[in-house]
Amino acid sequence: MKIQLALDRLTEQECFRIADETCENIDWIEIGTGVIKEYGMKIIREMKAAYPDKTIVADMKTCDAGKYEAEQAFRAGADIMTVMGFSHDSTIKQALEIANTANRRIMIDLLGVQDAERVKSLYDLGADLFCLHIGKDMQKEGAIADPDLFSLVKGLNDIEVAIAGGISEKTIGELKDSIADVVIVGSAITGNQAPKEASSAIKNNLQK
Ligand SMILES: O=C(CO)[C@H](O)[C@H](O)COP(=O)(O)O
Repeated sequence: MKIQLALDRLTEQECFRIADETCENIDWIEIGTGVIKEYGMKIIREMKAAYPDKTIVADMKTCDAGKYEAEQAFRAGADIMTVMGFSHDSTIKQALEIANTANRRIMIDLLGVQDAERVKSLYDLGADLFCLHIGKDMQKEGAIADPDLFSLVKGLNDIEVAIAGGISEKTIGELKDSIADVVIVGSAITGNQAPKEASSAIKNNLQK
């Protein structure tokens, strides 16, 4: 199971410091949506240059203009970019086409999608990497990513599944024997005074 470090609500300097401190414990580096809004494609380019061997996920959260935004992210060096699952089918299709041509990937963010039928239709469009996601604002109301979310992708073959939303050292145990291929961890690492130790504890708990 891979660990994706989510760099959200941070300055550019903090992003690089935390990536540097945690890189031995994490597999994929996500540049968060707000960070991209602040620094643009430049930070994707710089992160890929700094970590050429890591998978760089640009959390674009694209919901329209799929072709344009996929080209933007991949040109900047992203290996994966996110597109919202509730987007119009043509947005999904265009982003997938650009990704296939560029030999990169689209992660479909299922935030706000509660219907397994919609997930099946995304799969039929060619999506093969899904992110089950409890958003930040939902977390404030007490929700947290847990194994119940996996029912949304049940029965889909040859897909990869990521899960995100308030995952921490304490909660990661319940995911370690699950169908998740990628666990996305943000605040539990980036909000910790000691990100290296936090990422190491998460990695250890996954391997226990
Ligand atoms: O996409 C995101 C927010 O929209 C975050 O990357 C994701 O929720 C993980 O962060 P955290 O562990 O802090 O919830």
